[in-house]
Amino acid sequence: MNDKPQAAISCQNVWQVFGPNADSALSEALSVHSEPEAAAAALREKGLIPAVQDANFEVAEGELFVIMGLSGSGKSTLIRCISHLLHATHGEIRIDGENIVEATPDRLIELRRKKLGMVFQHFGLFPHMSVIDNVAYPLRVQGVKRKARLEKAQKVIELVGLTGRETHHPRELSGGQRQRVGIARSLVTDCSVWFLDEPFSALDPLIRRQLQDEFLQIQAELKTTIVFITHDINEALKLADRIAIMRDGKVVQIGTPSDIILNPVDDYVREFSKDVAKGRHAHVASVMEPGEGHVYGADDPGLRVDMTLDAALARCMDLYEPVPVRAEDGTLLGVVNPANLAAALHVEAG
Ligand SMILES: Nc1ncnc2c1ncn2[C@@H]1O[C@H](COP(=O)(O)OP(=O)(O)OP(=O)(O)O)[C@@H](O)[C@H]1O
Repeated sequence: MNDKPQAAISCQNVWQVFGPNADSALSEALSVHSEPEAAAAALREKGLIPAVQDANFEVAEGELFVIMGLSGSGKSTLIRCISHLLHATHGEIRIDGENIVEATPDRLIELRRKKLGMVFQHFGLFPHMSVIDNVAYPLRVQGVKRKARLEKAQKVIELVGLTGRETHHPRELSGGQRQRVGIARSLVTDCSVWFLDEPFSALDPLIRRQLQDEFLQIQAELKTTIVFITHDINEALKLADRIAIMRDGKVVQIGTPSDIILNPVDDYVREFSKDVAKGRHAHVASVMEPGEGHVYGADDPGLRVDMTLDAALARCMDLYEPVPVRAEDGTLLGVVNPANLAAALHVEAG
């Protein structure tokens, strides 16, 4: 029996091709070329755009999965396929086990209303409606009675920090506040999967950081499965459980923030993190090896797996022996060799 928990989202061999007769052109390319790369090249030669090329990945329940890549790499197209705003040219997309590529139009409407939440960079807030009516709108579409929908809207308004602005209209709000209204509106239906396409990119850096922090708090409370697009590596590293990096329609690497910055698969991925303070984002888990390490007495540097590399390096700067990493209850989890720690951070050891 397979006891692996079912993924919240699963994409298998997903392609999205733009251009005339995309379906038949893709079928033909796939029948001739076994390598997706070669099939994509054949499509490009014919003037078609393989905006998503053979995407394969799963997102676990409650995971915050970030998609990153340069402009035009296919991020929005991929998220639009998963949320079925676009019907993928090829492949299987499952949400909680249900193949949405085969869903009927009625079922898709139901999924969008009840299960899938979406936030895009420019929210289409209704200018003539107050904040609370904007937030409650998706419940009105679902036919929820006015009293119940206003009660629910009030709760999410509190969650996103807009209490006191319920009767304001969008034109009376700042960009950050409008963004919060959009977030509240997408949360009001208790969606189980939440799609966000560059929700904070139009905001100034200070407000953006504040909204990122609040967003992480909301996620900790609601534990919704999230697919989040950004082209900002620092935003990705701050928010993600895992990051998928896209280039020219292809998912080139999927990994934890530590994986992406410490073990980039190629120069394209390396380029994203070249100016990132690696020690602030990568954790001890990424340089830990099995072993028992030296037993330190009262001087035990006390490394923990979730400590950043900067913090770990500060603790064992002068040590030459492998340092044990322990769980909270003292159980030995592995060791970190200070030389490897220094190498991960590109600093001279000793
Ligand atoms: N409806 C469409 N018709 C034709 N080509 C499209 C369409 N939508 C997207 N494309 C093309 O698909 C490719 C991927 O675009 P997409 O918008 O998914 O990229 P992106 O990574 O989200 O970019 P950005 O960060 O600029 O939003 C681009 O070459 C784009 O021109």
